[in-house]
Amino acid sequence: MALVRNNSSNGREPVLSPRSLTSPRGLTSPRPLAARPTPEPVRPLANFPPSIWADRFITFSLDNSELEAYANALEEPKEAVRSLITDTTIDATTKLKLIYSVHRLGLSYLYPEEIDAELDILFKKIDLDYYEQVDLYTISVQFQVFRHHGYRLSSDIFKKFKDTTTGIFTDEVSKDVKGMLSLYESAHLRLHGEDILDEALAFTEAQLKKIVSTLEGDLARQVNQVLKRPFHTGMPMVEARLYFNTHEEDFSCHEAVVKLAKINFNYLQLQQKEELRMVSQWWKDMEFQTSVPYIRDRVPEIYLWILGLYFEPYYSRARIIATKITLFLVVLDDTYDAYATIDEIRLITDAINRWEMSAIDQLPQYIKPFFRILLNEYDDLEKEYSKDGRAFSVHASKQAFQEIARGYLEEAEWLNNNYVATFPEYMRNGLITSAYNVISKSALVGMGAIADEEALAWFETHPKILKASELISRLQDDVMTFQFERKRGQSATGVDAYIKEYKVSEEVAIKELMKIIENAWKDINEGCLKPTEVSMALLTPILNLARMIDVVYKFDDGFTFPGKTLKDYITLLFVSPPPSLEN
Ligand SMILES: CC(C)=CCC/C(C)=C/CC/C(C)=C/COP(=O)(O)OP(=O)(O)O
Ligand SMILES: [Mg+2]
Ligand SMILES: [Mg+2]
Ligand SMILES: [Mg+2]
Repeated sequence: MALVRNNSSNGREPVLSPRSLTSPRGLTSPRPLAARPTPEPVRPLANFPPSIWADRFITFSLDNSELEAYANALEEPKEAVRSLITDTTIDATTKLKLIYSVHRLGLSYLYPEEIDAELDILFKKIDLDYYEQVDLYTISVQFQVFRHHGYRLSSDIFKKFKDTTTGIFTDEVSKDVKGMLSLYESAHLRLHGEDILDEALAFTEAQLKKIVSTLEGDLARQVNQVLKRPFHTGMPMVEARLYFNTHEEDFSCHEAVVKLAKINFNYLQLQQKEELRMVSQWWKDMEFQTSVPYIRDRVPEIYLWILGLYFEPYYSRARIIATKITLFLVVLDDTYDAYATIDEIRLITDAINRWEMSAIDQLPQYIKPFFRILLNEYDDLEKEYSKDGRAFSVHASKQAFQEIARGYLEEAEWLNNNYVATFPEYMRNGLITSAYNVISKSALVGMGAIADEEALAWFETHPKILKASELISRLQDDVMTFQFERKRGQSATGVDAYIKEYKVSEEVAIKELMKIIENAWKDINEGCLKPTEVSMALLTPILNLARMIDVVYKFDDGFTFPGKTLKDYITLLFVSPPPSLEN
């Protein structure tokens, strides 16, 4: 069944030879070439599709005066919106709708204190009787605002929309499209034990799917959009742009909000295009395309992934660092999965563990440039961050990088022994190979004072929310990539391990893994409620990492085959013009 590797040619390139064919992994080709003294080993080449972007983003040229002009233009509407947020004459319902729109438009980062202060007051004043009188849409918006910002508003406020005798949502609810849409968004913020939100999610999803084809205009666009991906599991930067395009009626009454959103999009796009240019140029200068041509060449996609973690302008340096380290992970993952022999993998892992330049001598030629660049980059970071006493964050990232290399080796050893791990054994290593420990720690390096030693100590406790994000990454990737990986004779995935452990069909295994993922989302939602273990600024990248998995892997393996979702997102953010300031 699933665990038996495909030993026959799958009709593709002859070079595509599952490693388990030549057990033990790494043995030379079964057909020795007499003319060659050292025959080239059979390599598990995947023939990944090339980049769809080539050098497109390298040619961008930033006009600093333009960036500065946007920064200056932001000031006036920014202050106008601040006045609105803090205006004591605005009633609670209007205020909460305003804060909701500000958040959905990606503008909350400009007013963290003001928003918190306002919500603190409003949350204390909550009168549950009020919720008895208002409509589903209003209640759902308020529920989201409070939950987005960490306030534990009870989901009992939705009880009144259920029929007391049947226990299901009323007919009235199923006729209220806007209310259902907002309830559907709300349900994604569910916690453990919130059965009413589990039911709401199933109910609204079914109802919205049923009626979507009958809708028109913005409402049709909104429902299509939410069914594809609700705000809570989306990439914040993209969700902000989509909300701006389809929910104008929510915020057009506040001229300053419209103006601020437009300028902010223009400002951020310039900055992000410059960052993308920098990492693209670096990638080219490092000549990865020549030294490791077998990997997935995905610079814009990885930059997008990291932009998904944080888009605030002050995290520019942090994004560059985290993007480079994640690109190193792509090289490492594809080298282990789609090029190196088991003997080479052992040598590479050992060199990464030793972390000294002299270890380069033991490496195969093709990976030497990578090893040199890896050590040099970390060296530079260490120097840069030693100055302000922050080298500890670089060390943590490095240690996590070494740990993932050992995790990848473990997978390779399992494959070499034709061994499928038990499910707990798989998950222990799987949380490491999820890459989210390395990425989240690397994300801290450039974040500045907020990512202090105390924050790092918290990360080192392997908190529940980080585990949940890693689990979502590991299992959602497995569910969407196992078939392709299995065909290529790669190491067994969580799907294989689950099948072996529980002796179930592939279909059941996938369903069960999806349930485990759903539960992990509830852990994440719990972890973002006040009082949080560490500041929300540190939790947000962890939450956003989970969101990015949904973005990349909800429908298919969007990373290996980036021509759909990721292409659309990259086009929207870095190719299409941002909203015009003219009208
Ligand atoms: C595991 C995962 C989703 C990580 C996300 C973080 C990230 C961008 C890691 C870099 C390597 C990578 C793109 C792995 C996903 O592909 P793959 O399916 O080849 O990963 P695998 O070999 O671990 O299954
Ligand atoms: Mg892989
Ligand atoms: Mg791998
Ligand atoms: Mg995979």
